[in-house]
Amino acid sequence: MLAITSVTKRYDKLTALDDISLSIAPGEFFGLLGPNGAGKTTLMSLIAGLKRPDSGTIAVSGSTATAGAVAARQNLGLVPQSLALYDDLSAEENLHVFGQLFGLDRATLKARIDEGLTAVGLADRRKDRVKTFSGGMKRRLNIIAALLHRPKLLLCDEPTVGVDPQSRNAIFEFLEARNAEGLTIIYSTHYMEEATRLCSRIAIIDHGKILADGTLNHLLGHLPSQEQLTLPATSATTAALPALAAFGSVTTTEDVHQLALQPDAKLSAVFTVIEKYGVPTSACTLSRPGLEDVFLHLTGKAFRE
Ligand SMILES: Nc1ncnc2c1ncn2[C@@H]1O[C@H](COP(=O)(O)OP(=O)(O)OP(=O)(O)O)[C@@H](O)[C@H]1O
Repeated sequence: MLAITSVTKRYDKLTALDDISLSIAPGEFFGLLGPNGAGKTTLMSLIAGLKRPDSGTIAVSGSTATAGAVAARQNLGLVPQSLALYDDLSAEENLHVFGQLFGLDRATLKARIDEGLTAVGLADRRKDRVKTFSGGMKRRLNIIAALLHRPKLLLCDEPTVGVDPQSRNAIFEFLEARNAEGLTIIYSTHYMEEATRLCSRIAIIDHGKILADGTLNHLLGHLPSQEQLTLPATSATTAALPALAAFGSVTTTEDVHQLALQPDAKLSAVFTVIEKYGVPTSACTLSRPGLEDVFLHLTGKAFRE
């Protein structure tokens, strides 16, 4: 469906994408997870053919996605990070404009507009001007606009930024349903919980490089331990670190120590050490690791949203 091979993109001296290679199969719900400035929007723009790589190639369904490659663009829909809607037109009128750009005939377009507005819960607002919509409603409209020509691949660039929880859920359910019908989705986000919920495969991107790529379980497999204890970085917990290191490996960031427990570590023994150093147990949290921990493990720094 999509093959990205050794792609590099620079803005003057800044390397926004550094030798990226990825391959995405039909039907995947692929997450591109990275902090602000990681290079997600740049990669989406290259896939959509809105920008050209400095080197490397991108092929969508076998067609090279350089600017103007019509075959590649017909196969994909883009939900850009900055909303692309006409505020003074109604929801329906906006969809007419986008549908006509793709050359859809009137009857097909009308049927798809009706279907789309119903699917995202906007049928009763179809005649209202978009300027009266919330950020989340605009985003839902943008998503159906990107699907009017029935692409096989949908690119969603951080579609829940600035979106209320109700719209966020509507967006998740809508995208999950389309993916279940066979639509391939590439979804960029800096929200770990979104990638965890939605994506069948996730690539972690930072400073223009893919650090890891796989299913959630595969990514968690990068971690040395399944359970972890987080302690605030105080003088008491810092003093306890040498003793705690017997139970696993410790990573320290500015404000916390994280102890990745060895599989055979006995919690009662760990807490005995903690109490001995006068650390209140209520200050400690025991958790199963998530993508946050994978990011910390791969980069040595916390993932700041
Ligand atoms: N047109 C541009 N000119 C110069 N630098 C740019 C341009 N667009 C992006 N950058 C820089 O390239 C890097 C990657 O930006 P990009 O927007 O692709 O990241 P992102 O992961 O989408 O981040 P965000 O979540 O903040 O949108 C950043 O350092 C950004 O400042």
